Amino acid sequence: MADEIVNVNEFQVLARQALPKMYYDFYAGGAEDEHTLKKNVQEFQRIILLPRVLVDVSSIALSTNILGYTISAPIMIAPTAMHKLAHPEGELATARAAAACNTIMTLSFTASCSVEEVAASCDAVRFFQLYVCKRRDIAVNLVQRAEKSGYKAIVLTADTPRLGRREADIKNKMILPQLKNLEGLMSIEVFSDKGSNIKPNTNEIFDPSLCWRDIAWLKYITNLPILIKGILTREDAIKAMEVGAAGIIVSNHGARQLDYTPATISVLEEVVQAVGRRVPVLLDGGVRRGTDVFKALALGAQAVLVGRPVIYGLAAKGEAGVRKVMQMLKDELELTMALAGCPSVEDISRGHVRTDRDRLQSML
Ligand SMILES: Cc1cc2nc3c(=O)[nH]c(=O)nc-3n(C[C@H](O)[C@H](O)[C@H](O)COP(=O)(O)O)c2cc1C
Ligand SMILES: CCCCCCC(=O)C(=O)O
Repeated sequence: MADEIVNVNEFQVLARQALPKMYYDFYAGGAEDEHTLKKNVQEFQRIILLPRVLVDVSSIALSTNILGYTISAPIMIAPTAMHKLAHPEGELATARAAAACNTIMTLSFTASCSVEEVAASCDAVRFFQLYVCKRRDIAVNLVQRAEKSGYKAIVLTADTPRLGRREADIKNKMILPQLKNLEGLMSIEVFSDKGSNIKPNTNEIFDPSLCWRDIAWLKYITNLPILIKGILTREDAIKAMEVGAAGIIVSNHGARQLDYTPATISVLEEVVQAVGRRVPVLLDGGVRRGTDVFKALALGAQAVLVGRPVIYGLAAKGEAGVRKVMQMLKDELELTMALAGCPSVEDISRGHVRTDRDRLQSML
């Protein structure tokens, strides 16, 4: 590949070259047939842009506000596990890049650096992603530590009562190391000869009984706003608001949980309509281009989060790679806005995109 990296997808190629196959497959893979994994990207490509001309775009304002925090562009970092498998500096490098880009990083429960280490490494606005374990004291411990370390929100992942079936990890006998955030609280089994340890540990540790009424408990143990991640339907969006979620993340976990769920961009509008601007709706899954960010905003998302692109940047070039990934998406969004006639993110409207549903409706 030529020296100049010109888009986010090229980082995936570099990451594949840089990483042992087992780790690359862990990061890149999805569940079962990987149908949803492909759809997450393809459904963005089916949406057409409808630019407006003769708009003054001599200056473009990308910045936006999420739960009261101003960020430089509506592109945030999704929680993803184990960054030290991608780069020795792990989440510390990712967090520094988030700070340099003035965006929000969501630290994963299954990070390879602790909430405290990441908090000490940079002044980025940070959210903490929580899996609720059968041992509820672990959530109490982690949420309190996140609050004390200055994290600004809890992102509750709701789509993982069990682990999705990721066949590459099974074949590769992928082993996850100990979870840094659980040091002194609980250790995971690191089997070496019984196949991958991811599924047995997840199913042993995570609480499959977690349900809507537990949000009241979570709100009782923290003063931080709670965003619910993993919403794909209007019904669940309404329930999330009823239980007092401060925000919703439309997500299918990067297609790693239930295969044949819809591409996130294809259900975004349904969720946005159900929410009706009462709380912010964010989206992740398949965002690889500034045009994708634009499309998500046009369909009502307040911002997007990116998962794999960040890991690929980290694996290829450490902190600088993550910065470059975020900068490329930002630059592409800026150009898209200029060419579409949108001087600010508030100017991006439903009228700037045409979806399959619009095409069908126009034929009726
Ligand atoms: C390697 C990997 C690890 C992930 N780990 C977590 C996690 O620990 N917690 C979580 O809520 N989501 C996790 N996710 C899902 C992401 O937060 C996000 O929903 C997804 O990556 C978005 O799709 P994208 O990778 O196409 O951007 C993970 C995704 C990947 C690819
Ligand atoms: C007990 C370890 C579970 C790791 C799951 C991380 C994750 O959400 C993902 O890989 O996706």
